[in-house]
Amino acid sequence: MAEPIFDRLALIGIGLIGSSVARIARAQGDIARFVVANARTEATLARVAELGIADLCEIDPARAVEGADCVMLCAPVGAYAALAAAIGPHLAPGAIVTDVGSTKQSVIRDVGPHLPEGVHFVPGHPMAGTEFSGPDAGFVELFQGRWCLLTPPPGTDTDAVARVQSLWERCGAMVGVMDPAHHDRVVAIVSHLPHLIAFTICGTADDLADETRQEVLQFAASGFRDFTRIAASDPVMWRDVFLNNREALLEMLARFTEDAQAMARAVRWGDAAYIEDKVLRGRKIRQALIDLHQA
Ligand SMILES: NC(=O)c1ccc[n+]([C@@H]2O[C@H](COP(=O)([O-])OP(=O)(O)OC[C@H]3O[C@@H](n4cnc5c(N)ncnc54)[C@H](O)[C@@H]3O)[C@@H](O)[C@H]2O)c1
Ligand SMILES: O=C(O)C(=O)C[C@]1(C(=O)O)C=C[C@@H](O)C=C1
Repeated sequence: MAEPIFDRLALIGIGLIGSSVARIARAQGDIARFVVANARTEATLARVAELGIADLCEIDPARAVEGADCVMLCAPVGAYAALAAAIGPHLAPGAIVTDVGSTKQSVIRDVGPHLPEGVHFVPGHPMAGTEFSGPDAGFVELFQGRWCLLTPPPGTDTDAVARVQSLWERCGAMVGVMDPAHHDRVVAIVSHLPHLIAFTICGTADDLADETRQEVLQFAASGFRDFTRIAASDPVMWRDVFLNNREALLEMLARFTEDAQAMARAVRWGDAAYIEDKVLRGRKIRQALIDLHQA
């Protein structure tokens, strides 16, 4: 077995993502010698203890990070500023602070100012997840073959970036380095807008309840069901994502709305070629994605 990358890894927040990292660290032994789990409630920590996926459960984030050479923030991004303020003074000199948040400019804005001199900051975002949350939702295969995007601020210590990269590679992920503003625009279109559309379409269907509720539930085949899977995601996580990637999300939504209006126009005026062309384009994109993941 390879030497563990870190001595002591503190996971601040231990839901789907944090508990997946904890499970992998436990199963493989090559990520950290000792794993500390922190969560907001005693109930979550009691469950983590029952699952046996951390060496120590600590309710106070400031105590959880003491002596850790790697601290990974795994809470909803709206909680980051307060968490960073709480842990900042307790971080060990030379420690690496990283995270898994779905937005990156807001994380750099909210966390960066609280980190003392000599602590390295390597923001990250694993592009993997499910609609489930909490410590029971994690699993060791979650990051296999998926991307993890790192957005280190200019001048970040290269050894710190390399160690975070190794952590994700040992979790089975492929690692890419990206500018945080670019990251936020990319995820706005491939992740945040699809979620916004899923929440909205389920809400619209629900608003039509009197006419259709029975039919929605009874006859929903995989088209609508696929939207409901995404729409079942955690409300706090997604509230925070939308509010912390506001500009990029609104930009992508505006572009989408324009394209949807063009489609509406084609439907209204019977522009069959336009409709067929757009459906064909969707099919090609789906095929390209399948080919990419099989390559
Ligand atoms: N779910 C996904 O698909 C996914 C994928 C990639 C990245 N992310 C990002 O990972 C992070 C965690 O997401 P998750 O899906 O693991 O969420 P989750 O709801 O499963 O777990 C969140 C954890 O954070 C803790 N927490 C919640 N509010 C807190 C607060 N105010 N202060 C301290 N701790 C708090 C909870 O106790 C829990 O342990 C989020 O920032 C999210 O944007 C999620
Ligand atoms: O697969 C899902 O259910 C997800 O929502 C995962 C997903 C995504 O949109 O792809 C969600 C948010 C993340 O920040 C990264 C991944």
